[in-house]
Amino acid sequence: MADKTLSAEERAGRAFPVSWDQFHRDCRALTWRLNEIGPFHAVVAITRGGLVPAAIVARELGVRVIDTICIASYDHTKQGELQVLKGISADTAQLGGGTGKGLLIVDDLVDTGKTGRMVREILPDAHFATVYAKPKGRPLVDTFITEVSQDTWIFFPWDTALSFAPPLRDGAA
Ligand SMILES: O=P(O)(O)OC[C@H]1O[C@H](OP(=O)(O)OP(=O)(O)O)[C@H](O)[C@@H]1O
Ligand code: HPA
Ligand SMILES: [Mg+2]
Repeated sequence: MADKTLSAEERAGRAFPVSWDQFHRDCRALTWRLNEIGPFHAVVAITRGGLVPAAIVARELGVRVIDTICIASYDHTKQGELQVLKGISADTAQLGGGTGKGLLIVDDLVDTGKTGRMVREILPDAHFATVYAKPKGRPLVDTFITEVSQDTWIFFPWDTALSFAPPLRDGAA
């Protein structure tokens, strides 16, 4: 019987730690793809995870209008009800003609796709890009760089710190 007290991360047992260098490289790779699709009037970051890739992508694409959609759902590794804390501004909405056409939505990843689905409902004609995608969320994304399995937890550099790792073999320290 499944132990419901275990977090998604503990159940998964698979960790995919991403360094700042790796994340920067992956964001640049994402931009190479997006550059073929744009130009975009504005970048919309899904906070908070989308803020870092949005800054890198906007810098590479030369886009200076950056807005946010503030959505919260995960309390560490447990997903709760989605809450839109803030929508895009009236100026950005106007740039996207009300449906998001010509806007680029950026997030760090799609997992179950719940967040992406909600954003797509708000801006159906926007282009949705993420750096990483898990299989359940993948159909919601227009452009992404790396697919990771559903049972993997991605650890982003802003959520982690360097620490001692004990040797694999007992007593080898
Ligand atoms: O596809 P889903 O299952 O909806 O999960 C993906 C979303 O979850 C994380 O955000 P979170 O809600 O944890 O907030 P944060 O970006 O502020 O960390 C991540 O940054 C995505 O936005
Ligand atoms: O794998 C993940 N890593 C970090 N945050 C997340 N939010 C949903 N899935 C993930
Ligand atoms: Mg997020």
